[in-house]
Amino acid sequence: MSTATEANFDGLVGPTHNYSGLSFGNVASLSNSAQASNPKAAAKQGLTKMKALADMGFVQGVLAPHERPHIPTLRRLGFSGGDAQILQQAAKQAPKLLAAVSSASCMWTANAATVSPSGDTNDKRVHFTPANLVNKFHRSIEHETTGAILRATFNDERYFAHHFALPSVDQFGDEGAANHTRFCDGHGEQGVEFFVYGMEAFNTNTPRPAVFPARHTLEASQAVARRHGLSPDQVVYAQQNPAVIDAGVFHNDVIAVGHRNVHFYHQEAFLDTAKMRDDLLAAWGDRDSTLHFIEVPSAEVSVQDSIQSYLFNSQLLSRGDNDMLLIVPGECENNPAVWAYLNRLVAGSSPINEVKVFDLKQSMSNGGGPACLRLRIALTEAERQAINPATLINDSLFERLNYWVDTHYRDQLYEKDLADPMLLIESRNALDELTKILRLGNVYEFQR
Ligand SMILES: NCCC[C@H](NC(=O)CCC(=O)O)C(=O)O
Repeated sequence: MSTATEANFDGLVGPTHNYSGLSFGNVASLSNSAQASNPKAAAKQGLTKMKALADMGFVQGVLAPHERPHIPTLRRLGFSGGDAQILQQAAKQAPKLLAAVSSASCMWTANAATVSPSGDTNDKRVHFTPANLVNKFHRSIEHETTGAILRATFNDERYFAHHFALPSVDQFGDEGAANHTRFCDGHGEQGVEFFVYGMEAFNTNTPRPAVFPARHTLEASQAVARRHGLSPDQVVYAQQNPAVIDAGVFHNDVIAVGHRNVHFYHQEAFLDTAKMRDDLLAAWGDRDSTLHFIEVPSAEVSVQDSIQSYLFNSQLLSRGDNDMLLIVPGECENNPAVWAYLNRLVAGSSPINEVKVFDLKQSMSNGGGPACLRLRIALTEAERQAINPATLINDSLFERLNYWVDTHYRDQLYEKDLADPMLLIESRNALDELTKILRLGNVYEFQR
């Protein structure tokens, strides 16, 4: 029980990483549209973060990218002929569609799924529900392959239960773990699962954002909690403040992060902050440790600075009881208000004692920070032993993957390059080799 850990599974950035401005409501995605991207640098920035966590002793895994451009989706939408012909027709008739089926967005594995650890579920297995990501077309095509990769990574039915995504309609809009946090004493013990939603779908008399979409509904979270077999008194729901969604907080993990007994969030993150705290404290009850609320006041860090710096899209990691480390993106260091706040935070009496900065600029330019890039999975020792070991980062896998990136990736990509049939061939060759490195089997359509 006490040897349970929290593993982080990061998405490996795929060879088609580019800036297409696909995410209405995500400020970085819209403002960097049409810039050149660097897929090679993007993949290496991600690998460097993974390696650093593995070196610090954390369990660090990797989730493979998806096949892009996704030819099966283009065929479904009426394009026909050989692959090169399909790419050419799509580029001419529907360039935004081609960009959408070429996005490397599966790198943000915080959106891959919602995971409930065995300490919380009634059958004592770890449950996974891939997120349907229905609000954005380019992301709505991820969940099938995500499910296949999760099954190939956590491939022992005695320990792991895999569900299909929720129905792909707005009413069940599900963005996965970006809107889900688990509070607990020890990772193997019963925890409190905290689901944050943007709106209620079926009760239209409730508050909702006016400018940008609420991607995630209460009804989706309730369905996930039911399927995972969670105890209702250990589940808390909270609504995001619609005003911050309208300011660009498209996922709650842009304005709050939780880990073990710490909830670190912005004053304006929730519609009803007092209720959020009361509900969490009620579910927390009488545990060994205290549940800490670290509320960042608007007077110290504005919502705008939070969005620009991604202060809350950080990774909170435990080094021991009441001793945590915060992994933040370089943008935090460059924002004076945020950097001053972080310096006060680590000098103060909260469990957060150190800040480490990582350069994740390639992903940040599409609105993805350190926390977006990882999916957390709390595991008992027996469950950890049951994971596909070829997906866990160590010195040799790190070197192998860096070499693999050097071999297959370009260092510059514009939207117009997505129509290049060579890019498709390069990507498929890369992914085919990757499934062998990570021992995933044939998870892609082009392999079947
Ligand atoms: N958790 C972070 C997710 C970021 C992601 N961005 C994107 O898909 C941008 C892709 C582009 O614009 O090329 C999104 O908005 O879902």
